[in-house]
Amino acid sequence: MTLLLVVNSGSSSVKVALFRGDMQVLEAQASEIGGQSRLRLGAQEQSLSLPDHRTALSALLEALTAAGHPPAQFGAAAHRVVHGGPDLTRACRVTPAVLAGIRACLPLAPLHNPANLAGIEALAALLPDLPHYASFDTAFHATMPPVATRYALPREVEARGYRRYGFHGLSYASIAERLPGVLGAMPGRVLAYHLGNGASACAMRDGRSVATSMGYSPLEGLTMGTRSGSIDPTVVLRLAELYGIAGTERMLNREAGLLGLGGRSDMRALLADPAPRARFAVQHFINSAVSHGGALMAAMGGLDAVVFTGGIGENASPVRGGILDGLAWAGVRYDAAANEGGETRLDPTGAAIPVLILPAEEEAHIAAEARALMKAGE
Ligand SMILES: Nc1ncnc2c1ncn2[C@@H]1O[C@H](COP(=O)(O)OP(=O)(O)O)[C@@H](O)[C@H]1O
Ligand SMILES: CC(=O)OP(=O)(O)O
Ligand SMILES: [Mg+2]
Repeated sequence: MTLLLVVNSGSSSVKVALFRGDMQVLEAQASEIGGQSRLRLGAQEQSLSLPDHRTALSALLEALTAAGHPPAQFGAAAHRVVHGGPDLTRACRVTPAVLAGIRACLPLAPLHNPANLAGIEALAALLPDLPHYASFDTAFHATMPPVATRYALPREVEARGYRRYGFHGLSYASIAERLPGVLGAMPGRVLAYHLGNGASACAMRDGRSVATSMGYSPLEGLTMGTRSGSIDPTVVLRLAELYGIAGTERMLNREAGLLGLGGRSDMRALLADPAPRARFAVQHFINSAVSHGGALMAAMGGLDAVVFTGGIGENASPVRGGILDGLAWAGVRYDAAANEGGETRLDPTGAAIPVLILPAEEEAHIAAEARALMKAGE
């Protein structure tokens, strides 16, 4: 049986995984692309220069080849595409029309869609006959009601596509699928945090997205690695006068967030940095996660479970602890040792609200979506 290659390009990372049926055979990851980049294959990790996503994907394909899985073994490729716009709301086979749709969303997700498109094009050049499938970060949020998707802007503006879409949907969908297995039933009102280089939170009611912190692009919402998160639009207008549109876009997406506040975009590095500005950046991140969490709880009318995922959500215990302390008013309790140890359940015995860490499984979710499409003959 041939292998399905899954490619997940995030803003700072590229993760690839090979699946045979629903079994993951191998996974590899390039992280901190453009910075102190590293490549990990299974348990082996090495530092090497990866200036951009294209170089990272080539290095990952070489690593898979060295591990005995050259591209000739691939029967199909499935890609994470961050922005699907108003029309691409379900996973699909990549056709010229789909590529055009992804291209139309390039300016909406400038840190992501260019890398997603480059990944599809690079593989298509290498293996011209390979079928490609795309899974969209925006798709899970297609269930949000209009009150969560519309900005308070004139109607004709929304018709042009200026509305809230929401992101990290592949991660949230995979959490919604796993929660009943972990907790015995699907909790009614779930506050899920996907905290990686990009960070967001999602309010899920009965396993469906009803509100989320990211909007038109993955720039809205929480303080992030290099993104400002929500900001008064007047500041954006003044910045555009000072730095131009392109300069402002670059600043808000690539030079802001933890990097702008603390001098480093990487949470692991910030937590190890005793400088006051590093402490402040971490606290800013925590405060933004708490305040967006509060707004999302209000949107759901309460809270029945909290879930953390993503590189920070899974690994940065001081950040998780800070967020959970900030949610104590909502009745959230956690066990400090379980948090420190990164256990699956953080709520102490007898607590009313389960608090969980679930590893991000975007690749497995993308693979399952592609398999379903292949089975349906697409
Ligand atoms: N052990 C760790 N402790 C603290 N932060 C960590 C740890 N491991 C990863 N992180 C942080 O997770 C973030 C990257 O998350 P990830 O989900 O992999 O990124 P992406 O958004 O590019 O997919 C970085 O800020 C990184 O420092
Ligand atoms: C949508 C988004 O921000 O993705 P990532 O966290 O992978 O950069
Ligand atoms: Mg990611």
